[in-house]
Parts: sequence; structure tokens; C-alpha cells
Amino acid sequence: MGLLRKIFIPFVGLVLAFCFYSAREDFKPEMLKGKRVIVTGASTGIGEQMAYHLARMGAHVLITARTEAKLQKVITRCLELGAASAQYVSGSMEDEAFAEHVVKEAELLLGGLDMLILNHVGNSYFNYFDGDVGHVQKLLKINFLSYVAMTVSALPRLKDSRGSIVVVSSMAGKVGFPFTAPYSATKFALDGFFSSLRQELIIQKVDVSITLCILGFVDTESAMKAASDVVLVSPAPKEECALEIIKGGALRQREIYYKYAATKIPLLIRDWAPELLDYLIRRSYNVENLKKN
Ligand SMILES: NC(=O)C1=CN([C@@H]2O[C@H](COP(=O)(O)OP(=O)(O)OC[C@H]3O[C@@H](n4cnc5c(N)ncnc54)[C@H](OP(=O)(O)O)[C@@H]3O)[C@@H](O)[C@H]2O)C=CC1
Ligand SMILES: CC(C)CCC[C@@H](C)[C@H]1CC[C@H]2[C@@H]3C(=O)C=C4C[C@@H](O)CC[C@]4(C)[C@H]3CC[C@]12C
Repeated sequence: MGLLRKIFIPFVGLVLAFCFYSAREDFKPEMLKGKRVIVTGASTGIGEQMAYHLARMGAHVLITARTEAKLQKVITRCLELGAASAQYVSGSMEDEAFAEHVVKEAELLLGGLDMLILNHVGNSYFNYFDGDVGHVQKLLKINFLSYVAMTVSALPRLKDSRGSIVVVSSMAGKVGFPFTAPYSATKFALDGFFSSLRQELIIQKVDVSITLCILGFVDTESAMKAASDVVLVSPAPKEECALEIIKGGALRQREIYYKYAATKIPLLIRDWAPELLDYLIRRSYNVENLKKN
């Protein structure tokens, strides 16, 4: 027992720490300088913050969402912050043709593409599943199928540039949380599709990275409005979250977890004691405060 505690456990710790850190290249903001990046859902929230970070790093940013007036404001700010160029395309991702159109615009306006950041999500409700199958279908179109359509259109250009695809997902795409059934379905779908595609790209020796981002609760306006009264977990800052996503993409990481411990530890529990995690999650909700319809 003494030997185990004194030698074996520290040894395993050291080996794990070495494996974890040795493979890591350091992030430098210059990595994004002059890179051509699409950010979807960038009129507000985490997407907006990603556009600002990319602008400060000197990237060419092409942003998209539905609300033109908000996109215009974000573009103005990006140019002030030092973007190499900043442009937008407005439209709804419910329409598959629009998803393809955005990629074509990137080719026309930027002459190619280095990074595709898929971040937008359609509006949903944070409450008991109401049985509306049409809503699930609509959300799958916006949150999942448009991600696939954009990837299909962008892959040839990303192969040219040995570029990256960044898929913004959620803890709700790895674990079942209450009150997010339609949303959660779309995020689980992303994991299945993009994890499978990543394997195929590796087999085919295609040098395009796929980074899946597993986010916990983040303090964007929409998330706070929907869930802050019910979820007894403090939200993380959207600015820092946006930077971690960009770092993960630039370093071509397989997955990123934000915030690290708050997402990684529950996921470790998930595989060994799923009922315990389900219970802990229910305990972190104040159901009394759920909006009554
Ligand atoms: N905030 C959080 O707590 C968490 C967020 N995430 C993930 O992070 C990402 C960003 O979230 P967050 O910043 O909070 O989201 P926001 O609600 O702040 O932003 C969503 C963006 O998507 C756009 N959008 C909405 N509907 C459509 C549509 N039909 N077509 C095209 N664009 C649309 C919105 O603009 P417009 O309305 O103008 O179209 C907006 O720019 C999402 O993928 C989300 O799932 C993951 C875990 C937690
Ligand atoms: C208990 C711990 C294991 C971790 C808790 C983290 C929980 C509370 C986090 C993880 C993922 C988060 C949801 C999310 O991904 C996105 C949205 C969309 C937004 O419009 C409304 C809020 C909502 C539903 C978030 C609500 C809070 C969730 C469930």
C-alpha cells in the first residue's frame, strides 16, 4: 500500500501530465493573422465575441446571422479592432441553400477559406418537452443540417488551405439535461456526424481538423434570459469562452471543454456512474422557477 501510494500513483500522474502537455503547441494570436474565417451566429453572444477576437488577431472575418442591423454593428466594431477585412451575409440557416450561399460568398469575397466556425443556434424553449415535433424538425434543420450543408460546401476550400472546422456544441450534446430535449437532440447529432467525419478525414489523410466544443453555461443574453433563474450554476464569461474556442480551432484540437473542470469532471462521472450524474444535474436545477406557460 505504501509503495503504491509513494511510487505508483505519482508515476502514473507524471506520465499522464507528460502525455497531456507534451503534445500541446502554444497558442499565438499571430496564428490567425490574415486567415480567412467564417463565423456563423455572430450577431450576438459567443459568436459576436469570436468575431472581435479574430478582428484583434488580424483575420479576415465573414460573419452571418439573420439580423442585418446587428451584423452591421459587429462589422463596424471588427474594423475598429483591426480586422484585415470584415463582411457579413445575412439570412436564415433554416434554408439549406443559404448555408451553401454563405460558403460561396466566402470564396468570392475572400478567395478561399481557412477556418469555418459553426456556432449559430435557432431559438428554442427551456422547459418541459411540449410534444411539438415540428419544432424538433425545425431546430434540426437550423442547428444540425445547416452545419452539415456548410461543411459539404466548404470542404474543397478547406482541403486547399489545410484548414479547420470548429463545431460549437454543449454539455447538452454529451449528457441529457432537463428542459432542453429538442436542443439537446441537435447537439448530440453534431457529435455523431462530426466525430465520424473526423475519422474518415484521418483515414483519407485529408488535413482538415474538426474541433468539437463542449461548453457549459455561458453568460450570453439569450442563455441568461432562458435559464439563469432555474440553473443553480454560475455562468462563465462569453469573452473568455469565445477565445478558448478560437484557440482550440487554431491548435487543431479534437475537442475543447469550457470551462474545463466544470465540464470534464461531470463527463468522467457520466461514463462510470450515469445515475449519479443525472441526480446531481437535477439537484442543480430550481424547478420551482421554471416559467409557467
Ligand atoms: N450560452 C450558453 O450557455 C451555451 C451556448 N452554447 C452554444 O454556443 C453557441 C452560441 O450560443 P449563444 O452565443 O448563447 O447564442 P445566442 O442566442 O446569443 O446567438 C445565436 C446566434 O445565432 C443566430 N441565429 C438564430 N437563429 C438563426 C437562424 N435561423 N439562422 C441563422 N442564424 C440564426 C442569432 O442571430 P439572429 O437572431 O440575428 O439570426 C445569433 O447570432 C451555440 O451553438 C450554443 O448552442 C453551448 C452551451 C451553453
Ligand atoms: C450541473 C453541471 C454538471 C453542469 C451544468 C451546466 C448546465 C446548467 C448547462 C450546460 C448546457 C447549458 C444549456 C445550453 O447548452 C444552451 C442553452 C441555450 C440557451 O438559449 C438557453 C440556455 C441553454 C439551454 C443552457 C442552459 C444551461 C445548460 C444546460
